Amino acid sequence: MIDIEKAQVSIVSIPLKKPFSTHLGVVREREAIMIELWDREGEVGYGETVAFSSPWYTEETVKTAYHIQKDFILPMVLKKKFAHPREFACEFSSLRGNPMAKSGVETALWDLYAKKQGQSLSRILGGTRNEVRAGAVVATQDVTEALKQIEQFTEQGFERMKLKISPANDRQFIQAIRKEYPKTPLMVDANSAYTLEDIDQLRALDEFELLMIEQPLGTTDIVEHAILQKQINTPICLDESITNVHDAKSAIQLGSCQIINIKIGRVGGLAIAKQIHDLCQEHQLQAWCGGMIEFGISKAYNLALASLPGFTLPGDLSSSTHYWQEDIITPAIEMEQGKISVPTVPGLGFSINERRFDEVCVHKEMIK
Ligand SMILES: O=C(O)CCC(=O)c1ccccc1C(=O)O
Ligand SMILES: [Mg+2]
Repeated sequence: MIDIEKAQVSIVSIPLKKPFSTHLGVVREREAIMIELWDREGEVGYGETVAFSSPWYTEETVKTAYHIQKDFILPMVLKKKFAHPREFACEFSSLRGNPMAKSGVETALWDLYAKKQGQSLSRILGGTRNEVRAGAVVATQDVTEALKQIEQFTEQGFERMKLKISPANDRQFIQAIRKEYPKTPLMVDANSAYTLEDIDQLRALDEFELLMIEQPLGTTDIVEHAILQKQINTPICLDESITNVHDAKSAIQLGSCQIINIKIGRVGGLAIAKQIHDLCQEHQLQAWCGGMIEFGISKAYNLALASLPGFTLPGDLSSSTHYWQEDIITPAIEMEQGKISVPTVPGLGFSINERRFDEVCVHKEMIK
């Protein structure tokens, strides 16, 4: 039984080496909520809440997630005993929405559970890979900068490049990259920048033989993506639109996508992420693990998840030093020749580097 005695909720903040720019705005500094859960035997589990400082990607923010965790989720977690972290999703089904707030706490239960079982989180989840393939994201509004970044990422060994696009720059960007890198596995992410009225412009991208186009249409849409997929050859991958198992079932039934980007935070935790993975496998959809410009704790959960057999494509997975000089975890996550190894020690396989954590922590609170 997992019996939580106390929880520490902290906010950390680190500036990015380079601004991360999409048609929705620019991220210059990453702020996130770290969760540490201690059980009555003194074991600790780590979680990370991937909500951003402002609601540009999804509705949640650091402040809303903090409120939901402190005032609703943690008081319940402190009262309840869990035989398995799967019970979390059921327990909180009456707390609507707020998937990132839930995931930050739920994942910490998985770390604790895996440590108590003496097994790696990857093994607990049913992972079959001892290394996962990494992909880099180019998020800039400048073509020269995009080319420079792809050159760097290619040197570093990334297996797949993802380019953030919008109707204002898609052709110009993709053409420039394809000219220099005709064979590089390339995909694009539109973060809902298009509508069905742009169907001709989207069909025109077929010639570039992209691996996929991620989330071209509305953030909650399932129906129009099905209409679009019938009219373009490039496989559609859904990100924002898939917030739970039901969304994934609907998208599969309607043919809204051929690929799903699974993010633990976006779907409300590791148990649901695994269920969506299982569904993809059952229906022969490809899946990959999405990124959130996250800190090492969340990256580590991504490694464990991406070790499952249904993650057939490289994810938005990168080393600890990809977005900033020094992360908050120990050991650091390293990418070699496009691959990152999956830990085999009990639990998540990483813990907090207290010295670095103290440097970047801007707020800390113990909840008992
Ligand atoms: O973590 C990364 O490497 C970047 C992943 C990425 O593209 C992204 C980062 C923040 C918010 C949304 C998205 C996205 O996939 O749409
Ligand atoms: Mg995306």
